[in-house]
Amino acid sequence: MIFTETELAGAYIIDVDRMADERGFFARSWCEDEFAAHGILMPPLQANVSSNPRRGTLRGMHFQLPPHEETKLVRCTRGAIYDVIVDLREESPTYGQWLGVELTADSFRMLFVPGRFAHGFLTLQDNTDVCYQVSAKYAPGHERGLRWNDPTIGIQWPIVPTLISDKDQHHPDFYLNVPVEVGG
Ligand SMILES: Cc1cn([C@H]2C[C@H](O)[C@@H](COP(=O)(O)OP(=O)(O)O[C@H]3O[C@@H](C)C(=O)[C@@H](O)[C@H]3O)O2)c(=O)[nH]c1=O
Repeated sequence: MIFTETELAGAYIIDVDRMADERGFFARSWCEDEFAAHGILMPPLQANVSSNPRRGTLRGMHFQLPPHEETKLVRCTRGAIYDVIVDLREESPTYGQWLGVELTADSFRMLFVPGRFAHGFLTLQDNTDVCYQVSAKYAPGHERGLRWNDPTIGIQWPIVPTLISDKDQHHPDFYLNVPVEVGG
């Protein structure tokens, strides 16, 4: 795998290293040792699939409070998304900053999301599927959200979102949401 660290430290764009032949190619999409070599030690505990019939569907921005914070390894397996993360680590020099990456099924590109980041995506095509593995169990009482259009964060979405859950429309303002408390 080819790891490219982003301007948000600990978040990586990961491309597969293709071993091609007449059949196509083989590549690893996750490897404990390669991730450990980049200081990523949290193994996946859950894998999720998200199917989105409509272009313009936005899911996010989600995170779980410590000690249930999750790392995520995100790939688009059909269609295309604009995948976005926000650094919620108060001690980080990039606290409150966001990053967006286009992930498409054709590119096989992935985004690694560290713990204590909010994550969300916007579908750029109809019939878009997203698969992601997660390092912590779903902990509903520790779920929190950051509003997709929070003016303090100022995420620039490439197209206008047209389908968002009621929950995701009503996340509190960033300054009310953080600092991230430590949950039990
Ligand atoms: C995330 C999750 C949801 N659910 C349930 C709760 C609810 O009934 C239904 C749909 O949940 P949501 O509306 O939260 O689904 P969704 O908006 O797709 O949530 C996901 O969004 C992306 C951006 C992420 O990063 C994920 O971690 C996750 O938060 O599925 C589980 O049972 N297990 C899970 O792990």
